[in-house]
Amino acid sequence: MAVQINPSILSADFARLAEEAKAVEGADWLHVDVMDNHFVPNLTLGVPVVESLARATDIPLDCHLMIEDADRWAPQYVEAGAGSVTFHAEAAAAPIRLAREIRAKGARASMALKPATPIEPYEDLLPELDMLLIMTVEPGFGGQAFLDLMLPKIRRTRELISKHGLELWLQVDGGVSASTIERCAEAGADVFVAGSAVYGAADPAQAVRALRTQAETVSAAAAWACGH
Ligand SMILES: O=C(CO)[C@H](O)[C@H](O)COP(=O)(O)O
Ligand SMILES: [Fe+2]
Repeated sequence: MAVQINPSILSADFARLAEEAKAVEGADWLHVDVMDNHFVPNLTLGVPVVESLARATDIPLDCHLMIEDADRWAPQYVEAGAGSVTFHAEAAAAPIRLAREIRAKGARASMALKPATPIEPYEDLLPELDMLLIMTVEPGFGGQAFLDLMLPKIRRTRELISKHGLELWLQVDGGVSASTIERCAEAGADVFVAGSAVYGAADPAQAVRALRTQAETVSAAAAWACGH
């Protein structure tokens, strides 16, 4: 289980996005939070900005769509250049059809769950996905406190992934920092989004390296404990 660190540009300077992407060299993906002021009470950016950002950086884009009518919009983010597109389970009318469409267009398909949405109803859908995102804050804003009560859901999701022998990545997003990343890794997450913990640091690239070291140490210890 390789650890991946995805800085969220929600905490970056939106007038200098190309430079902000350069500031996190070494990151696995750039996490792009798309908000429509309907699914969440905040408004960020859309397809044209993703198109420009995809041209401006070599880091692949991990687009987290916090928007209504995901079925209509998500494929357009693949066309805009996103390498991974995450729609919310709560916002998709036909999640299986949508995941297949995202994959068919050439991106990784991912589905997100808000804190109060359980994983269990989606167990049979997991093989259709490349990544599952468990929100560890209520979506909408950066800089919120990590919800510890999401740790059992992360654990249960990791068990389901193992039970079905899937390659699915398990992402956590919201309040991930030096003081919470180890708990997430220990629970079974392998992809970590961090906004304020990276862009609020004096040296964002160093913050990415430090978070990676912390998560790798925990996941190596967990693998050793499991005997593989
Ligand atoms: O999806 C999000 C909010 O809805 C952001 O990706 C997330 O909040 C990152 O910011 P931080 O690490 O500061 O919590
Ligand atoms: Fe996000």
